[in-house]
Amino acid sequence: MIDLSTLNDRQLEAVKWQEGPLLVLAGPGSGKTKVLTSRIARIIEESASEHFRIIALTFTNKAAAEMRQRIEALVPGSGNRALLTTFHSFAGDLLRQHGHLIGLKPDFTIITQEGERIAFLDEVIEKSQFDNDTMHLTGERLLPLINRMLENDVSAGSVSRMVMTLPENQQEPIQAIYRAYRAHLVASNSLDFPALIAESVRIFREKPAVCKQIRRVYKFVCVDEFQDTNLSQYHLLTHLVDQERKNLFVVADDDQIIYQWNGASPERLTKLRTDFGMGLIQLPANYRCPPAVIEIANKLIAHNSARSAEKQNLQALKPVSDGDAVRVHRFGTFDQEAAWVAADIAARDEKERGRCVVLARTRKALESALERLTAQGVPAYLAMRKDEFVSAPMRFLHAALRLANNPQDREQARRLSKAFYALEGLQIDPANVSSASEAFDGNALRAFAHIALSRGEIGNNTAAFIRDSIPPLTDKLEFRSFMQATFSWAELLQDSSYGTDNPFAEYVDEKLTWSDLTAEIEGQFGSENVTLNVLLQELDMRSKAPAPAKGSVPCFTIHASKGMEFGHVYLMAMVEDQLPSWAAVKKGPDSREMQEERRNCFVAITRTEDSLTMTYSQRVFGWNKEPSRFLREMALIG
Ligand SMILES: Nc1ncnc2c1ncn2[C@@H]1O[C@H](COP(=O)(O)OP(=O)(O)OP(=O)(O)O)[C@@H](O)[C@H]1O
Repeated sequence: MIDLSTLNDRQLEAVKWQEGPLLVLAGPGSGKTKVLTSRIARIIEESASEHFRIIALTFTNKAAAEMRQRIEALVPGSGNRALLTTFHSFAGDLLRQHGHLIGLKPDFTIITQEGERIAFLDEVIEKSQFDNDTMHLTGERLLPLINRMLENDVSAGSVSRMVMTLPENQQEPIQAIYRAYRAHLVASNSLDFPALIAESVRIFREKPAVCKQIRRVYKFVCVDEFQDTNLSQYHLLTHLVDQERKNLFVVADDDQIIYQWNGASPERLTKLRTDFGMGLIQLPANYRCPPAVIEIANKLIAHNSARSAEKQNLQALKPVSDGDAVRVHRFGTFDQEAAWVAADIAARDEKERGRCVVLARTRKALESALERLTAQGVPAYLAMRKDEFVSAPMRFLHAALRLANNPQDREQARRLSKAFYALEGLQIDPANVSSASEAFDGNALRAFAHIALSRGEIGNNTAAFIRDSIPPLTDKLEFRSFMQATFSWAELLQDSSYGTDNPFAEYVDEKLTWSDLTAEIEGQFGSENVTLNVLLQELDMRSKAPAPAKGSVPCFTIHASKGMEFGHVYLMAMVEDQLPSWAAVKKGPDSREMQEERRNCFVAITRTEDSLTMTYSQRVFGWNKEPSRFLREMALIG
């Protein structure tokens, strides 16, 4: 039996919720994720003889992996009863199975890089039939609008409100570009992140049998961090839920919406409640933060008008601790501020240093903090997404697998040749690979292997690797043994000495990241279900950034810190034009943008477990700045 004795009464009520729609509306640190995972574990345990499944959707792979771990710890071996996944991963899976209904093949590729998406859109614009000489429409200019249309579930056939606000002569061309962009993606068997969701919704909408089948499998639907959903994700969700049973369990906090720019909106929660007639449980008790932090968090967020009317204040459960739980420091310049923060962190003992985080609204502020921390000898890192591997062995491996999966992909043939040159010093022209592939049933990887071997200029180890490892990959898609063979080959090559252009730079970290990511993907799908398609598409959805060194101090934007907790929070650059942002200040004190900035501040300060330090300066990046209005709203300055 799972132990529910540590839950408070409200949490218990939510965990015991059986059928019908429920919204758990609660603030940070109130145990929302704990409630969600405990409820899923309880249902699985109590229905051991049944076969229905539960689906829980969230936004990041990290959050999905954490849910999986928590449920596995509560009900070991229950993996096949619950699908704990992200919206994007779920959409990927759906499209692999049913994409053929709209013309997609299961081995579609995912375009992850902004530059590639812009180039793709430029191609669409160029092929369009209208006169662009006067409008000067470019991929770069249009991509944000195309994103918004995809996020707002604008169907290709309808005319969007978003286009109606544009100059009249641009409305039809842009609508046509949107239609062509979606069609061109599908025709070239590729998708980008927003299109993954948009095309899934399209399948649900146009193919009710698919919708029915999915609803039959998943009797219970759950969502974590619902407040982040955009309209397309919301429509995906509504299609998943059986409209009679309405078994939808949602946890959310409208005070933590910080993705408005990505299509999230305070109104969506209101719509959810009316669309589904949700029951409501609030969890005001906060287990994470010191009472002094809860006091200022309540003061701050009370200035926002776009909140659920009945939202209860946070209540601190932690006892008042010794020492200052909240500190505010003012400096002359931002350089001095960064130096002080670095020195304050450096002065802590090693254990406490490992519990610190530096937060700021912008990367620029974090870069200064990182520089200072490094100068003080404190190991620190900036969190950033890495879309592709950069070391030559990993680039070779990734391109070879992609090419095996999609044997006529010229871009992968180009990448493979480039990585091979960096490793072996042999130049193979990708154009030759393409033309030679005709003799190999159009398979560019076989052609590549043939050219490399026939040139006779490669080392024995490389020749053996190509001869023994590429045929099983091209002929039988044996990608697991190919991965191991590539690592062994790379290790043999690594004995040579390199100059400044070391093709192995970052290899050790990247190999580790590769293993971690493949293990995570196998954990999510079950290793027997991980085909080459699944592996490649799931890799595309994940960051390839290395795991940080143990004990090093994270320097995070507020967005990157969401859902996390830290012993000591340092929130820097608390000045106007930073937090709140310049754009929000320009929009005015009651604007949606200003309310979002206030929520950013709210999210930042409520990451705190023990102490919160906020800093600001008179001069930031060469400009005189006023202290953040939020400091005043929290009654921390006069
Ligand atoms: N009943 C409880 N007893 C003791 N600790 C609890 C209880 N419920 C939650 N906690 C603790 O409170 C902290 C926050 O819980 P959790 O991560 O589930 O919060 P959350 O509401 O999802 O937070 P956020 O909105 O900030 O992501 C965790 O450290 C968790 O262990």
